Amino acid sequence: MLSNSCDMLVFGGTGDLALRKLLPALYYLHRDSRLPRDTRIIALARSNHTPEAYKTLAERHCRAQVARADFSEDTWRSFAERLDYLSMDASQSADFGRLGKHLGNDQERIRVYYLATAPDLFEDIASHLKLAGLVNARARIVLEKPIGHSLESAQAINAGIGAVFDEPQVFRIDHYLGKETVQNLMALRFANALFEPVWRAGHIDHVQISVCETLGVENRGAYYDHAGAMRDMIQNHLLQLLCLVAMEPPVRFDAESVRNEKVKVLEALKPITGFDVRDKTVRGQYAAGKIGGQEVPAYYFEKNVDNDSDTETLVAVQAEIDNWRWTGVPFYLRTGKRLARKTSEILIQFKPVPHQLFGNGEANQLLIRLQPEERISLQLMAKNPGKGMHLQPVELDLNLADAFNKQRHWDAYERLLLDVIEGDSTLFMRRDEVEAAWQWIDPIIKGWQQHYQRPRPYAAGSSGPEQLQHLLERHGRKWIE
Ligand SMILES: NC(=O)C1=CN([C@@H]2O[C@H](COP(=O)(O)OP(=O)(O)OC[C@H]3O[C@@H](n4cnc5c(N)ncnc54)[C@H](OP(=O)(O)O)[C@@H]3O)[C@@H](O)[C@H]2O)C=CC1
Ligand SMILES: O=C1O[C@H](COP(=O)(O)O)[C@@H](O)[C@H](O)[C@H]1O
Repeated sequence: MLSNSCDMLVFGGTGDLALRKLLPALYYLHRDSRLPRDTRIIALARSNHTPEAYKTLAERHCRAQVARADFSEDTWRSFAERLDYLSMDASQSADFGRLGKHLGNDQERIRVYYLATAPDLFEDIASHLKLAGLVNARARIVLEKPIGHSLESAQAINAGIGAVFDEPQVFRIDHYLGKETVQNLMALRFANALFEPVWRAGHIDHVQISVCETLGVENRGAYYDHAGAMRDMIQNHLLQLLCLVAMEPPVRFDAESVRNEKVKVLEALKPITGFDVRDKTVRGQYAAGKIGGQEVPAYYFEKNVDNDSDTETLVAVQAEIDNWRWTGVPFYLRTGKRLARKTSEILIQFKPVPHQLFGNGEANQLLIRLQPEERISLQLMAKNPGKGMHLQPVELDLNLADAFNKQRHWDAYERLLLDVIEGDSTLFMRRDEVEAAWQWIDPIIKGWQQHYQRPRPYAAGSSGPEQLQHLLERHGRKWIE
């Protein structure tokens, strides 16, 4: 347990992210005695709740999110003592004076400002905090993704935040980096001598990174319809995964070394511009269909979504990295909502052996699964028992939950919130990373607009539009299913 005392201020404390993810993560950290002893958690939003009413709201959500066996009345009561709520409008400078009085004047406390609001409030909140004298060297600010909606808007936000906070005080969160298996990817690559010699263009045919969801847009239509899958998922989560697969070994496992290597990968991404978008990208939008046997509506009938929306709910991109290690190796990225199954996985497809001694080939795959279960499996060719040399793929399978005695894995937000309190930004995005990612994304979105590439419809519960398959099939490859 840390000795410092801490104020965790959650702007947007009544929102979906705060109630569904942040408070349950804080509940677990409290239960496991990982929070500094007199941590206060102060939720902030415009809604007019009393602190007691807010605690009731928070309890309902924590009960729903925390595993039944992990929720206890006693723990809840002690957690609720940390909780507080202040109604304020974060766009109004005057309200920050009130916030300052509410917090008191203890300059020794670590103040974490978690901005779980839309990004258009980020700059205002930072400058109002400064004006109210609420930023000192112990303050930290956490920014949720996506940061902006383009390179220009991200630069403006970063500049506004940078005018108030030094870069080491800024934590740009991407919750995928808090997932255990994602960190295990670094362990796999950099703690096992086996993989490094073959982790390169000479031995790898291609890489697939897939994040497929069964969920639709839920109650986030107002945000999502302006974002789409490219800004919501590819710009951040999938590019971060790509960086971890492709980066060079960092000199040390610390924030600057790891982030230096990731940014080099982003800067080496080959631009996809103009007509390239037709060959190298696929956009889709879910139509009505069935998920788990239940009828679900088309995207454009979802709440707060325009009936004529051409926002994509699915994207696939053939990315290429122009550097010594990766030239010529396609990285296929795909993500979509309302697909047949929820899976997040990374497939490394090695090249076939140079001479097929036994006739049938294939496999030679490393599969890193992040969801639904965390596992790493190596698909090898082995001989079928009996006469002859008939080969088939078999798995060397490591289920990480079993390997670590079914210990409860921390939720990504637990890990990342604790890192913020401890001031460790290794698993957070640096300013130049976010901007390099937008630099690559912007021309693709522009290409879609210029060439009027509307999203292809796909039935909810299916595996996406047929163009998704074509992206790989024309190169003699196929998506892992
Ligand atoms: N939900 C999720 O799963 C994820 C969300 N994110 C990001 O997190 C951020 C929040 O998302 P989400 O929780 O879904 O959004 P919501 O729309 O559910 O919540 C927005 C929150 O901001 C508050 N708010 C809005 N305007 C003001 C204001 N002027 N002053 C004070 N509070 C304000 C709202 O409360 P009130 O109206 O009462 O003021 C509400 O609490 C976004 O940037 C999103 O992209 C990132 C990853 C996942
Ligand atoms: O950031 C986001 O991530 C979720 C998917 O996260 P996961 O941990 O459940 O894989 C996605 O549903 C959401 O649209 C996006 O904003």
